[in-house]
Amino acid sequence: MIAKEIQLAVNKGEMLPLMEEFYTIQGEGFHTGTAAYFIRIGGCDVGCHWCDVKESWNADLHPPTATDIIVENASKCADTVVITGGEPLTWDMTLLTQKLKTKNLRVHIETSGAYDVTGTWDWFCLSPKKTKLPVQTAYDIADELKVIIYNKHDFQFAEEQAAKVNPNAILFLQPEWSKKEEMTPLIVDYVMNNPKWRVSLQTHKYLNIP
Ligand SMILES: C[S@@+](CC[C@H](N)C(=O)[O-])C[C@H]1O[C@@H](n2cnc3c(N)ncnc32)[C@H](O)[C@@H]1O
Ligand SMILES: Nc1nc2[nH]cc(C(=O)O)c2c(=O)[nH]1
Ligand code: SF4
Ligand SMILES: [Mg+2]
Repeated sequence: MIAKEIQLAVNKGEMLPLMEEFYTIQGEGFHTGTAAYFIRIGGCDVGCHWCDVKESWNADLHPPTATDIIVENASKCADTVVITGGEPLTWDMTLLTQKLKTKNLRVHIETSGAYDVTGTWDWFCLSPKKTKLPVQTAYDIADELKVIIYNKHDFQFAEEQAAKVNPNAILFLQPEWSKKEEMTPLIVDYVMNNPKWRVSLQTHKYLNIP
């Protein structure tokens, strides 16, 4: 395909800049401990200074890949797929999620919610960022709210986000990895004092798995 055709296909979500795909255990949030096939789509301009996948940010570094191929790979090993990135909602997720559903896969997303919601989701994990706040739809459909705690001011941000999310969303506080020694004890105390929240840890990093 010539560059212009590829660009058109990416715009339509027929191709997506695929960074990596791997079968692992969901390490974070509500589905922690469950097997899932992760699809990491490149491209993000939210700019979190502590982001643990900065290599994902530049979409041009990740090969545009046909959604059919992504779906084919995913359907071989898992019954749940997690779409992450990068920021997956940078792109039109309609076709990818439709095709995954035709394979009877459960389709989850990890997103900052900063862009318009496309695609249909069995589980929507919203992790809001101060630099680009979520769109209203993301608050409305979130199944879980996962706020990253980098410093003690982030508890205030977490409460502001909890006030905006729909009342059925399950609320998680997750320590930023490089600050976990300092922040985890604060999160533990906070959750005991404010039991509407739960603790989420990046358990895959403790397990040394992807
Ligand atoms: C890398 S992001 C990709 C998906 C999407 N861009 C987002 O931020 O939700 C996946 C998850 O990892 C979290 N995360 C990223 N860097 C982290 C870090 N250093 N410590 C803890 N969680 C982190 C994000 O908040 C998000 O919940
Ligand atoms: N095991 C594992 N669980 C995860 N949950 C969310 C992740 C992500 O980067 O989106 C992630 C990840 O990268 N690995
Ligand atoms: S929104 Fe997600 S991928 Fe983008 S910089 Fe923040 S944590 Fe990283
Ligand atoms: Mg990760």
